[in-house]
Amino acid sequence: MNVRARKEPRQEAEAEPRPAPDAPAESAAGLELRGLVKRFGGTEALRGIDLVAEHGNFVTVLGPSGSGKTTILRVVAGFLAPDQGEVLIDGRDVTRMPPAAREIGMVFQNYALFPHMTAADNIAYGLKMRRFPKADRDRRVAEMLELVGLGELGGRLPRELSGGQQQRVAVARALAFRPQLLLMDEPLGALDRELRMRMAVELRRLHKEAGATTVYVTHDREEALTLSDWIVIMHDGRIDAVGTAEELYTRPRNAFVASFFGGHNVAEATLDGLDGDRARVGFAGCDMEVLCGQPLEPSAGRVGLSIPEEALSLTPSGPAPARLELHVLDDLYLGNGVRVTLRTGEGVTLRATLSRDARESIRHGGTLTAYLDTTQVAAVPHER
Ligand SMILES: Nc1ncnc2c1ncn2[C@@H]1O[C@H](COP(=O)(O)OP(=O)(O)OP(=O)(O)O)[C@@H](O)[C@H]1O
Repeated sequence: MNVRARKEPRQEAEAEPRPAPDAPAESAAGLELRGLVKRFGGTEALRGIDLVAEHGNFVTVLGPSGSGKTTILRVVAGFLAPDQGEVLIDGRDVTRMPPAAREIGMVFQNYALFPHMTAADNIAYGLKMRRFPKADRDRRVAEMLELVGLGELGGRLPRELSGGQQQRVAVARALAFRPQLLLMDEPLGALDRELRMRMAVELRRLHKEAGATTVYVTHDREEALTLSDWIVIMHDGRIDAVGTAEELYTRPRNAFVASFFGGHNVAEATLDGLDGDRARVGFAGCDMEVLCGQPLEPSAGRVGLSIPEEALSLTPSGPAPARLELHVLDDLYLGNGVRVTLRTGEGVTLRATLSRDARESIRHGGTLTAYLDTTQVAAVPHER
């Protein structure tokens, strides 16, 4: 599959153009992967990865365990040689270069700080290796400590810092020599949820200030939503989809993206006709018109419907709500809403989160009239 992340990043990033004194020629992408294949014995970890990320973009690679996310980063970093394909950084073919020559900043979950060195010495390490004069080094370290909000703590050892502070030192260390490309592999994985979200917001700010093309691996959807200009969805060694968070959520191109990324229901429906990028479908005794997640085969007969949980409600919403009679299989009161499992007359199961006043109308084992906001539904290829 040929995937290009070439469109403009989201508005927020556009509003604050990044200073990029040593930005490459306009034409060179920050990172380009061409036909990457990597096998481990009989396992094909990467099955042909094509990706173009513009200079300065923040690209998140999201996918289930074993889908090939870390392998991509290790190939880009130079720790693994691909069996086929090329890696280009700012237009430079680095496929056969050793890791150190690629000038990449890295923050990996297990890429720990040097325990016997202070935060400042950890940050200075890469600068020393690159023979920066001491005065420059000191200035750069002070700038980096400031940037990550640890101005006063440069003299502490890693064990005297909290997990979040250590992670910030790791990011400062990776950014200190001003790499054009920054790779991060689950850098927040070891932190608790609240700190992870705070750090994600901070990483986004740091990225804007530093301006390096960034590839960020995670399996956490919320992290991806907070951080990314672009999200790449990996599935079984392939790129399944590339898009902004909003595109992938509102218009998933297939059932995997709908359920893995969106957390949506995916139900089978009949395809009655196509009109441009819209499909007429029959579902649960209703005819409705919905958006297509990708061009569909007119002769397909059946399609999958991506139905976000919030598209179902007890009162009609949207310009063309569909009225569904559903059986209540179970319900779970969550405080601010009720999570229900419902079933259509044809036996299709749907999950929905209804407002808390829905409690009145829910009778376990009974039926319920719900309305589907069809503008939130997308048709995807049917998968058996
Ligand atoms: N050194 C290796 N030797 C053999 N198989 C490997 C090796 N490294 C990775 N694999 C296999 O390649 C596939 C992709 O692994 P990879 O680590 O890239 O997945 P991932 O998406 O990063 O998963 P996770 O989220 O669990 O870290 C998996 O099937 C894995 O078992």
